[in-house]
Amino acid sequence: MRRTQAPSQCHRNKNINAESKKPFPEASRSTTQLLNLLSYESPEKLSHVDTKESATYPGETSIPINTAVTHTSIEKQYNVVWSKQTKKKHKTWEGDGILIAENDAVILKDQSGSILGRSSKLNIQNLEEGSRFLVGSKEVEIIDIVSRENAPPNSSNQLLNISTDTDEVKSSDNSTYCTLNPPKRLKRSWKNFTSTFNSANVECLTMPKPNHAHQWKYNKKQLPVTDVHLDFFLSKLLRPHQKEGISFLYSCVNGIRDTEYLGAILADEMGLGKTLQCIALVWISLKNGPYGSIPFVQRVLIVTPSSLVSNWFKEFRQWLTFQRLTPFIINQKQKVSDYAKLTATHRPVMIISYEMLMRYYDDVKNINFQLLICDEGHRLKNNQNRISTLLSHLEIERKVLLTGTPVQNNLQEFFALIEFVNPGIVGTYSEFKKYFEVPIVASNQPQCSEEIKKLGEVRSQELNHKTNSFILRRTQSIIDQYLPSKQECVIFCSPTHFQSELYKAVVSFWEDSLEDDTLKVPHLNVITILKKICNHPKLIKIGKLSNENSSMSIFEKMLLNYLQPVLKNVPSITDSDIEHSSKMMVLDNLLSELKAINERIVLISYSTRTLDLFEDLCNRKQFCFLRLDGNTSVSARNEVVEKFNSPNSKYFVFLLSAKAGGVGLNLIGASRLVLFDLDWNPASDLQAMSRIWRDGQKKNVYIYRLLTTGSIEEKIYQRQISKTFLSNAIIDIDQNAPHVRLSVEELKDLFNYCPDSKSLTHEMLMCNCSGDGVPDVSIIEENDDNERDSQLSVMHHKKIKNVSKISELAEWDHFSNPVAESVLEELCVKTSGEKISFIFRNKYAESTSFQK
Ligand SMILES: Nc1ncnc2c1ncn2[C@@H]1O[C@H](COP(=O)(O)OP(=O)(O)OP(=O)(O)O)[C@@H](O)[C@H]1O
Ligand SMILES: [Mg+2]
Repeated sequence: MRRTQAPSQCHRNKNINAESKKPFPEASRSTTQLLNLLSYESPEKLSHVDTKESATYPGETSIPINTAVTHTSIEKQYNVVWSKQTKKKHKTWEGDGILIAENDAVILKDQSGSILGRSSKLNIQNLEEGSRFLVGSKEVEIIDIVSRENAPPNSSNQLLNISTDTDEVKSSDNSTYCTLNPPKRLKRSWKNFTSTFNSANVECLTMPKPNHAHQWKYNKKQLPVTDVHLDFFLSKLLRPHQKEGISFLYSCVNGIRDTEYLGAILADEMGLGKTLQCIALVWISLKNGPYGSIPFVQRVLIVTPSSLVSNWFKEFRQWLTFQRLTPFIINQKQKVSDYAKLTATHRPVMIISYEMLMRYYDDVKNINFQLLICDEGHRLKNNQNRISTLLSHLEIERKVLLTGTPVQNNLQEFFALIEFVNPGIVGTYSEFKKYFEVPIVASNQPQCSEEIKKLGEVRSQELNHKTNSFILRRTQSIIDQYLPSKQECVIFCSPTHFQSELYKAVVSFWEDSLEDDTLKVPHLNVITILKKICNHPKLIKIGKLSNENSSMSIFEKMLLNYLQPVLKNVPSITDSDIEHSSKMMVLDNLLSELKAINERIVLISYSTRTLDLFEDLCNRKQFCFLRLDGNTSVSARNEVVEKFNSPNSKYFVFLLSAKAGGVGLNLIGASRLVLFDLDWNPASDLQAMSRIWRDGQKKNVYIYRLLTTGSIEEKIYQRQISKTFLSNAIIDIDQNAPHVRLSVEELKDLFNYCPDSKSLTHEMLMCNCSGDGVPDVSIIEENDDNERDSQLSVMHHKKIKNVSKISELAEWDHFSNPVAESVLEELCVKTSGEKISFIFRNKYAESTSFQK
């Protein structure tokens, strides 16, 4: 018995069929219109229609619905792409669809629910991602499986219980399963794709709607206001904070939060998936818009550090799959001029490194991009540098700046980031300085009056309020539930006798130079030499110094005089002499202990010469390793990362230059990480240390930070955690050239060497603990009272877990030499007990909901 379809439903589907033949954006518009119509019907009503009534489509004959079919009788559903069967070499997929497999039969449906084909000859057990086969006259490829729990509650009924096209039913008998010799991957235009599920699906993420002011400004043609949804295939994968982030970014770049300004800063802490949030924003922006479903964006420019270009490409592939969108990467082979020749329809997204952008700027500026995404955008904190200037001159209004470590203590840099995304939103710099910066900075001075303090707080809140509309920051705690446990420890390594002697000689050389006007010793050189001695004395090129030659600078010749007595006792130092460096010895032991338990490790240093030493060590110990530094080509970077992260990787060690790859990389192949030296800028260290405790990590994570006891390394570390230490120092970290301007007194403090201390940092806490692991509670309370958080709270962030002030370090477990065996064993440093003078340790317990 045949039934006729309900008129409203018939009308809806007529729209789809007529519209789907049209090129984009009409095709997409019709889909959204359909979505809107559907959204007026409650899910209950839809399922009622679906199960009890039949539907007829234009050109179809209605047949009775099998009312016995229920949601529970469906075995599996798959998201698929489909096209007509053809022998053409280059053909394109025609659209997204859904394949419903049930009792050895499959039904292929398009987005609207129209049946495109059936087959009863497939072995549904064999269906998997990438399977290619025929259903009726349509060629189909499986994109992914829709798990039952992810399937929208009404989707299966809705898709299943509608009428079928009798022709298609007949052709289903001709279906063939062609896994043996699959044809080449079909090309397709990304725009043909539409939502996998309709808006009646509760799981779809719906974007905020524009208000009247927005419509007045942006909807001049008075098109219908349409709902904008993020496709289910993506929204089902997102964490809740990512959904919130996408809505936020969408409303910023479309002027829904503020019609005047279209920029946003996503300042989520490291590892929260800023890349995925942007990919979703890109996808939604290219496909849809709030008026008549017409997108505001046709082309997107993504600028990223060179080490992350391939990572972005990989993430696009992972989250969208290339059937949907293949971004165009600029590299040695693919030029910007090549991209310019491609239509936005086929390649709407271009990914380029900051360096390449500077090189090919003229070509880039001629391309009409409507959305700019700058990854690791903190590098734009100086608006005078070339890259910031070039990027601000691109005529792209919609801008998203991503940074895990926004500038928190320098309001001028903060201004630069704001000015980049939303020029003028906080006035000119001189206005900003007068109104915000001066009072806020003044209120952070320890001895400021109550009045100044109050004014600073008010202005700080006002700035917060102003920036909240376009800056979003969430802390790592938000993804704790998806991560295993983490232990972070700072290990203080007692310097070797040779290190101590060299160190003292260099310091006295500097002290003597203060007395002698003819001797001008640049203190930066002294800092560099002392840091090298801490890593390994070999790094100061002792060989070169001791074989005096004419190419030596006056500085080196003078230094040699001071070092000579020490060097006399050590005739030569070879690469294998790790016993001259305490940190190297601890590292050596750590590697052996980890190898024994089969845990892999990332070793990070700011110095490539130190990476060379690690390499020598690995070679001697016959450890398989990979290395990523500034010399690794952009194209090879992803390859090394993937090789390391692959589940059966043979590589035990990953050597990483903090400068070349400290940001953005995911190195979840390792469960251990050593930061061997440190930077003046705590944010750089934080970036480097965040490479392994990220989504996808299944093992418990250990982060080790090695410091040479009593040395300049401790002083730098203290500066990182205490804003009062060296408070008057102005430290400009300008890319690779730090300029440290310090008074003589501050320099004396910096160079003051205390090798006999177990930990100067612990002494600084004035902690009464016996070093047995239990922190002294009284000091924690006292510190909390006395020490105001000197971070300028211009971001609305919650308490950061990483140590950003002394009182937080006081809360960590601390152990002084001799450290308990059990602790050493747990940290895999039991063979280094004697060399370790002190350990601070912090444990972040795994969430009870985390599943390995
Ligand atoms: N919803 C998710 N489900 C599973 N994995 C996810 C999800 N979101 C992100 N990830 C994964 O988490 C890892 C970290 O994401 P991503 O690199 O985007 O972080 P980030 O915020 O950019 O951090 P950083 O500031 O260090 O660059 C990536 O491997 C990414 O694929
Ligand atoms: Mg990132």
